[in-house]
Amino acid sequence: MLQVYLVRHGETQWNAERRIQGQSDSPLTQKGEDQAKQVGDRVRSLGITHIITSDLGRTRRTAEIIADACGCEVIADPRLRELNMGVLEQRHIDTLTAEEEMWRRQLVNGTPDGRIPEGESMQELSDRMHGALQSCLELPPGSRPLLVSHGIALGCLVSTILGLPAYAERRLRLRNCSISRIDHQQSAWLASGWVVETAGDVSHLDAPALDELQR
Ligand SMILES: O=C(O)[C@@H](CO)OP(=O)(O)O
Repeated sequence: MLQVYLVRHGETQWNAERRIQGQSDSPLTQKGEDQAKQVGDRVRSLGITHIITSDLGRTRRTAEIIADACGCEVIADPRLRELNMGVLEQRHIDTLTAEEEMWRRQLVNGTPDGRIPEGESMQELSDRMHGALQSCLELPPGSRPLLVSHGIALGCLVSTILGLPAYAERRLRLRNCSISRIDHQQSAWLASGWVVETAGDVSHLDAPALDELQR
């Protein structure tokens, strides 16, 4: 059985300011750096063999801090990036116009091929996230990878493994530096293939960032 750990990056400046990041970037806050260290403390004894991260700055920084604790190299995979949110990136979520909010809602409501102008559809996000996950099956036997990615991207991955539509990610709270685990297995009892062991665990964080008002 292959166990894959999934970690959302630490809190960033724009997360705290409620600004849309997507494939734009902002640095980790001090709290975000502390959260990443707490992930490192939690996973250092789990035998992680590979840390594979989205190539955006906030995930790379989180991955480096975790890698220090685990003694692994960091491998970048752009397929683990956040959903491309096109022209709405860098905007404050509370200041969208009615038309902009409608673009955002097309994603939230699962409109087929819904996307923000110049952005990506949930299907495109799902396809590349599953591509990155399938690559883990090609690692040497006994590997235990940890993937560092983003809120919508990881929510989409977990939702679709469960057989839900990609936009069901909106019903899954994956806080900064939460840990999820998925396993690839052959089983007569559970479905064969990917199964979800746990999602959104924050028990290792002394002060989880961003409450339900923010995410
Ligand atoms: O892009 C963003 O603003 C958020 C959305 O959840 O993603 P993340 O902070 O996980 O990169």
